[in-house]
Amino acid sequence: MVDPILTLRSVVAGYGAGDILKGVDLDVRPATVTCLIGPNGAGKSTVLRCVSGLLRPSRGSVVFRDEMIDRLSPRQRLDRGIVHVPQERSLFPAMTVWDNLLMGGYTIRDRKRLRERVEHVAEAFPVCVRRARDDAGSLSGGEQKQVELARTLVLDPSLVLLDEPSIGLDPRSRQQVFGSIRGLADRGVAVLLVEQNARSGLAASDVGAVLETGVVRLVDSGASLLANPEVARLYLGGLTRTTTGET
Ligand SMILES: Nc1ncnc2c1ncn2[C@@H]1O[C@H](COP(=O)(O)OP(=O)(O)OP(=O)(O)O)[C@@H](O)[C@H]1O
Repeated sequence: MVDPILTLRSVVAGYGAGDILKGVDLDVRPATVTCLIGPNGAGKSTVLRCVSGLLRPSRGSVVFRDEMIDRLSPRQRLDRGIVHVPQERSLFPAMTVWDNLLMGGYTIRDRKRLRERVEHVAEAFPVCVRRARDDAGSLSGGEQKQVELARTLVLDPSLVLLDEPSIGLDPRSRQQVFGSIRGLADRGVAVLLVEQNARSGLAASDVGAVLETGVVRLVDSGASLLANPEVARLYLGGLTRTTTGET
């Protein structure tokens, strides 16, 4: 099996009033989608924050490409290829789609290289070309999510952290978003995904991990977790259908 690009070991973290993560162990491998599921408030978003540097664990280690990154700033982690897409919409609504893509490469000083990166990325996301000159705020929620995903690629990341990318989207847009997420992995990017819509998230993932009361209780292939009666009872509305239907 390919070595993990990201390893969390015994990670403990919280926001002051007690620990939320109580010893999280997790591996994420290159060119795969790993989906973190679990009940509300389990700490799924907190795991992503510990990886991108928005939150520092009080104990444990976060290793990215054989380097301990625990003490690095979010910017230093970005420079190493870790991009975090938060749950909230993050495009600048009054700027054009194209300018939003350019903003995604804000650390690239060479204008020509930046333009080439944006053109390259836009090839894989038709909406970025079709709506290039429109204000991002005029796009549908699903289209905006596609632009957000495209924007993450401008910096050519090796790890993308996605927090609830399907939230608030209609079923068709949701399918498109999960298709694009698979596309990231096909390009060699490792994706760590947090998804409330556990059934769709696991169906689009190579690996699933169940986070409960601050620790990872179970790790298996996405397909195996979908077929696991206990997981189905707790997180998939009781059914072990292996479709991408709704929870
Ligand atoms: N900035 C913060 N300050 C204080 N507490 C916070 C903060 N962010 C999150 N929490 C608390 O930490 C716990 C875990 O939150 P987190 O968002 O990581 O959970 P989650 O599993 O992603 O939940 P959900 O599925 O509901 O999004 C929750 O009890 C939440 O209220």
